[in-house]
Amino acid sequence: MSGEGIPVLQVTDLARHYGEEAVFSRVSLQVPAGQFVAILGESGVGKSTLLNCLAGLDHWDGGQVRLCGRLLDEADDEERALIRRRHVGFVFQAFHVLPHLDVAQNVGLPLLLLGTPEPERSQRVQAALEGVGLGGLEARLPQQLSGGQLQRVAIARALVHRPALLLADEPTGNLDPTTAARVLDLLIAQTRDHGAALVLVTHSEAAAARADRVLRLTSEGLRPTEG
Ligand SMILES: Nc1ncnc2c1ncn2[C@@H]1O[C@H](COP(=O)(O)OP(=O)(O)OP(=O)(O)O)[C@@H](O)[C@H]1O
Repeated sequence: MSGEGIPVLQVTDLARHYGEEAVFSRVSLQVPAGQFVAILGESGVGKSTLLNCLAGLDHWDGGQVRLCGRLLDEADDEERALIRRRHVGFVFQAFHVLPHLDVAQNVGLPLLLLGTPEPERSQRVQAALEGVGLGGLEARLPQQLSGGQLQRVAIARALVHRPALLLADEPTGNLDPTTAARVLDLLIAQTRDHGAALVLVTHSEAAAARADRVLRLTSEGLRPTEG
């Protein structure tokens, strides 16, 4: 992934408090198209909260978030949802695959929400599933899949609508080490193939070492790591 191109994400002086207490403040970040940024940080420092803010899923009380040129601060909830649907994919630690939908329906959800017509929708779902090595499992229900397969469904779903930005919150945290390494490889390769920027929150130094840029979140903001 390169660092070239227009920023897909511009965060300026972001701050988030619970009551009087700051979770984080002075968080600034600029991510160009296609760049892979890893964010490390102590447990409880606010990494998940930050990622949710970047997606417009959580709110903040200072600073700005600009996604693909659109200032989220000026958008109401409905506009934020539209911007998110179009430009962002999200992979969570706990998979968040919908249990009553089969694999193809789960992966097709972002396209359904964007109004992508058939047969394009099915074709793109098929391509996304083949990209993550799950061709042939379209009709399976989530309960019939392993943890690694569930996360591959989530990766396919996060990229099927070709978002400019993929946000991943400890995506291999619920997997055994071997499966985690495979899923991380796949996540990075698929993100690169789609030309998306990737912001990965992780506790894994090994995962972070794969990134173009590694930052550490502290209560003082985001800083480049040493070395
Ligand atoms: N509703 C709430 N009220 C008060 N504090 C909260 C609330 N929700 C979260 N917090 C606090 O916000 C902080 C940030 O939580 P967050 O889950 O973003 O951290 P994290 O860095 O992702 O942690 P981990 O690495 O353990 O997943 C934590 O200290 C948490 O206790």
